[in-house]
Amino acid sequence: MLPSVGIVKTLCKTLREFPVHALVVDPVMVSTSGDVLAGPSILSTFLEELLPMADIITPNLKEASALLNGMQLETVDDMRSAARLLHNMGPKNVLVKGGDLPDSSDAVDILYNGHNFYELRSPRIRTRNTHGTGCSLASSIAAEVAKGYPMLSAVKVAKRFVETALDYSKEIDIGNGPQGPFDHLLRLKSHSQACHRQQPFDPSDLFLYAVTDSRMNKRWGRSIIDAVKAAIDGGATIIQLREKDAETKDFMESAKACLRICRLHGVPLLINDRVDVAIACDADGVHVGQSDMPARVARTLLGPEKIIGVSCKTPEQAEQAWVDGADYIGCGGVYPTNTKENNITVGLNGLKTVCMASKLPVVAIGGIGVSNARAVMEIRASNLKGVAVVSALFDRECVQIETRKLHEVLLGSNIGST
Ligand SMILES: Cc1ncc(COP(=O)(O)OP(=O)(O)O)c(N)n1
Ligand SMILES: Cc1nc(C(=O)O)sc1CCOP(=O)(O)O
Ligand SMILES: [Mg+2]
Repeated sequence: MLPSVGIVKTLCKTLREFPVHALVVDPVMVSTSGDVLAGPSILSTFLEELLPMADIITPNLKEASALLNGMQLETVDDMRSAARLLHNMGPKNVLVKGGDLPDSSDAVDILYNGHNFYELRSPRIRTRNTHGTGCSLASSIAAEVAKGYPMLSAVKVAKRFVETALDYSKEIDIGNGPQGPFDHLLRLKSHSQACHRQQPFDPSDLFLYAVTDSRMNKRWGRSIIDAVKAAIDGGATIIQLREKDAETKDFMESAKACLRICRLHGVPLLINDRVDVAIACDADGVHVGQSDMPARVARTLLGPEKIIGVSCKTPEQAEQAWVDGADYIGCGGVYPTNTKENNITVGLNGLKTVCMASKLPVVAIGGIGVSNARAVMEIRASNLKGVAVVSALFDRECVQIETRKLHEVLLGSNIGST
């Protein structure tokens, strides 16, 4: 809250003299009632001097509009345009917060770093206890960056913290104003449900699901660690180590190394089939098929806070996965694939049938790549949250480029946004 030109100028002068590790700017320009708190002279000083120094700015829709001379922001595409325009003003990253996006069942934020757009979705939490969410998000981002995490990871962790705190606080009944407070200290309270599940499974993580394959990595002469790093750099939002032939000890070493990379970027790491390896490495979860350890057994071994995915080809399998306490299902093969032998192809109709029956978020898998991913998106099932791919990323010369191409195709779609 910078109430005068003098204060903005003093702040900028001091920041130039004493540079900081990172500068997070939450542009509090507009009150919740919509009153513009910063007059035109402060606004211009803010834009000219402070914004270019920021590592990230975190405007909500009203603030972004105020910074962009009253630009109308009513859709996710408007948010993307605003983020790009604000980025042109100098900040390294722009997070346009869509908590007030009209007609959206999700709370959608757009992060733009000058190269990629990241659409960060989370279920909207119906509560009046939202006072201070913006400041808390910005402070949490600053804390994560101070700990050395990259910006994308910092923003994802901060968003989940605020989301968890909002959910925990929604029953608090304090004060008579339009907004109530929320409880930042939930993690310190033993009775809080949020303590048991550090970070709730975020279905939007299924957006671009990279599944590794050691044979392909060998073919292209790359380590699994390099493969995972490249996939994340290209925009993969979740990683699964599917190493059918690996010796357990080697698998564990690879998993631990990949987990360090994934944790740095806030990307969940799941282990295919091997619940023992997942436990031993404290991975974020497992993916099991119909002939692997049943999800309900995996759940008892892994506990409530780990992610469990189940391969499902039929509505009955999807129902059972929900009963067993899984977090998501993988449905395929949507198209024929050479990666998984003797795999049944369910096609788009089979995928749609399973999505309609599933109470869980769904990720499509099997023969998917940039050429046909759009057709998958067009089934528009609201619980279809992404695509899982193997050869489209890893049986290629450059994993990062292929991942980025697929990421662009998916960003241009409505997958998970219906
Ligand atoms: C997301 C996702 N969906 C399906 C699979 C298939 O798992 P896999 O172990 O290769 O085969 P089944 O056990 O399901 O028969 C996956 N790995 N990831
Ligand atoms: C691992 C896997 N599971 C499938 C299923 O149908 O459950 S299809 C598949 C292989 C996917 O590899 P690609 O992206 O190279 O086609
Ligand atoms: Mg399996």
